[in-house]
Formats: sequence, C-alpha cells, structure tokens
Amino acid sequence: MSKKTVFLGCGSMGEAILTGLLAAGTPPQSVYVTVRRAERAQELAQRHGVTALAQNEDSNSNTDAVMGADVVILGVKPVGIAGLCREIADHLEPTAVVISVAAAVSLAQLEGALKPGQAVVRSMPNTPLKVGRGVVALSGGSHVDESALSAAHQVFDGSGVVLDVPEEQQNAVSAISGSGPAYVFYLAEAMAAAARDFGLSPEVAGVLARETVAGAGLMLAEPGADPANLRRAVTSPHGTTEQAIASFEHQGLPNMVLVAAKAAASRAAEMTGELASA
Ligand SMILES: NC(=O)C1=CN([C@@H]2O[C@H](COP(=O)(O)OP(=O)(O)OC[C@H]3O[C@@H](n4cnc5c(N)ncnc54)[C@H](O)[C@@H]3O)[C@@H](O)[C@H]2O)C=CC1
Ligand SMILES: O=C(O)[C@@H]1CCC=N1
Repeated sequence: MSKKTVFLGCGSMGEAILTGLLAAGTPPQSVYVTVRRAERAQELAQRHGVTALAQNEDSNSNTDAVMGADVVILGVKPVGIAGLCREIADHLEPTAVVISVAAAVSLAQLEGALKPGQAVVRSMPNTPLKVGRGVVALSGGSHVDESALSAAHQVFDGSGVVLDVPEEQQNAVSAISGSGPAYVFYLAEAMAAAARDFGLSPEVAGVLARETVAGAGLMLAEPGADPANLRRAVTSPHGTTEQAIASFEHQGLPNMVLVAAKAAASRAAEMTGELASA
C-alpha cells in the first residue's frame, strides 16, 4: 500500500514537489493537500486528482489531514512553520516523517515545535522538481533513522537529484539551487531585453531568450556535461562570443554571482534569527 503523503500548504514549491511526485508514479489517492482558500483546493484537486482540503470554520484541515499520515510536507512560508508545527504536533503519528521545505527554519526550531521524538527532515528543494529536473538537499534531525531518511528520499527521488548535506550547509544550498532558478530566469529576462534593444519584436526576443536558456539547460543535464567545456564549444577563437564573454569578465560577472549568492545566504541566516526571536 502506498504511503499516505500530506502537503500542508501547497503554493509554488508544494505544487512543484506534488507534480514531480505524481509524475514519478505515486497514486493521487494516497496524497492529501491543505491550503487556505477553497478555490485553490478545488484547482489542485481538479489538476492533480488528489484530495485537497481548505481551511474552514467547522474543522481544522491540517489536523484532519495529518491523521494516519506517513509523510507530512510543510510547504508554508518560513514565518508560518512553527505555528503549523504546534498546531499539528498532537495529531501526528509518532512514526510520521515531517519534511520542511522552508528556507532558514532550523531543525532545532522544527523539533522544538513538535513532540519529542518526531522524525524531522529539513530540505531545500527547487521548482524544477515540477519537470523532473529538480535538485534537493536533505538534512535529517536527531530522530531520523535510515527508514525515515529513505521515506524523505522517496518523496523527491523520481523528480530530481537528492543529496544529503549537513544542516550547516543548507543556507548555501538555498543560495545556489533553491534560489538558482530565479537567477537563470533573470538572465533570460535580461537576454530578451537585450534582443528588444536590437529592435527585435518582443515575441521574437522572448522566443530567442527562452529557447536558448532551455536548450542550454538540457545540454547541461546530459551525463558528464561540464559548463566550461560547453561554453568553450560555443566560443570560437577571435569570434563573436569571445567578445561577449570578455565583456562579462571585465564587468565582473563571476564576482557578481558570488556576492548575490552570499546576500541570499546571509538573508537566510538573518531570517533564522528573526524566527527565533518572534
Ligand atoms: N518558491 C521556491 O522556489 C522555493 C520555496 N521554498 C520554501 O517553500 C515554502 C513555500 O514557498 P512558496 O511555495 O514559494 O510560497 P507560496 O506562498 O506559493 O505557498 C505557500 C502556500 O501555503 C498556504 N498556507 C499558508 N499557511 C497555511 C496553513 N496554515 N495551512 C495550510 N496552508 C497554508 C498558502 O495559502 C500558500 O498556498 C517557503 O517556506 C519557502 O522558503 C524552498 C525552496 C524554493
Ligand atoms: O526566496 C526564498 O526565500 C525561497 C527559498 C529559496 C527559493 N525561494
């Protein structure tokens, strides 16, 4: 029998994980999601065939949903995580594995808001899980044994690469792969803007940028792909690309990426502190 898997909060990230999980073969009948609004619940139920519950005055959908659940995925914003944990703590099966996807929320904060002994996994996924090309890093809490960690791996296995990292590395993971899709989309936006600056129509500019980034991404996904080698294969000696790469170098693009990633990681550390004092 399939594990009962529950998503508490199912927005951008939750739905990306849900889509990947179902595409990898998990039967929708074993999946439950809770959201705030009835219209969103209806949308998720129709789109994915899962049972979707919205908050209402008569019952608490979160505590109802976690009853008998094997795996519970916390998909709400960091600021809502501790309250959600306290809300469900007494209703969880002692054997349930709780997986948080929230940036900046520490295992200590999660464990402190749940009952003693609950297995908790802190994860940092990314939205490409939705298309089977995600990457997620997991860190197990103090009560996570091999079978609990394996249950967490199973949530993501079919839709991306799953890595185990020490918890201290989670802010760095968040700054690279968690936020990373946004950096790439931002580059695509900038490429489209440059194309429009040349006088190309917005439609043509959009297609050029999107297809180039998507095609390059697929090449990077091939086994053994190396970004530097792939770049060199496009860069003819004394040709056009060489000029653009030299311009990026001159303007300090690698350092800009480093500084931006450090800003993301610092914000995560700051958020952990804010959540602790809230
Ligand atoms: N969006 C991304 O690319 C990534 C997000 N994350 C993490 O994922 C978490 C969710 O982020 P997003 O999906 O972007 O946010 P979102 O706002 O799209 O989704 C959050 C969902 O939770 C629902 N919700 C809020 N409180 C609830 C409650 N008490 N019970 C049930 N449902 C509730 C909201 O209605 C919403 O649908 C955050 O903690 C974030 O740090 C992690 C990695 C990447
Ligand atoms: O921006 C955020 O806080 C979340 C975490 C990583 C990606 N999105």
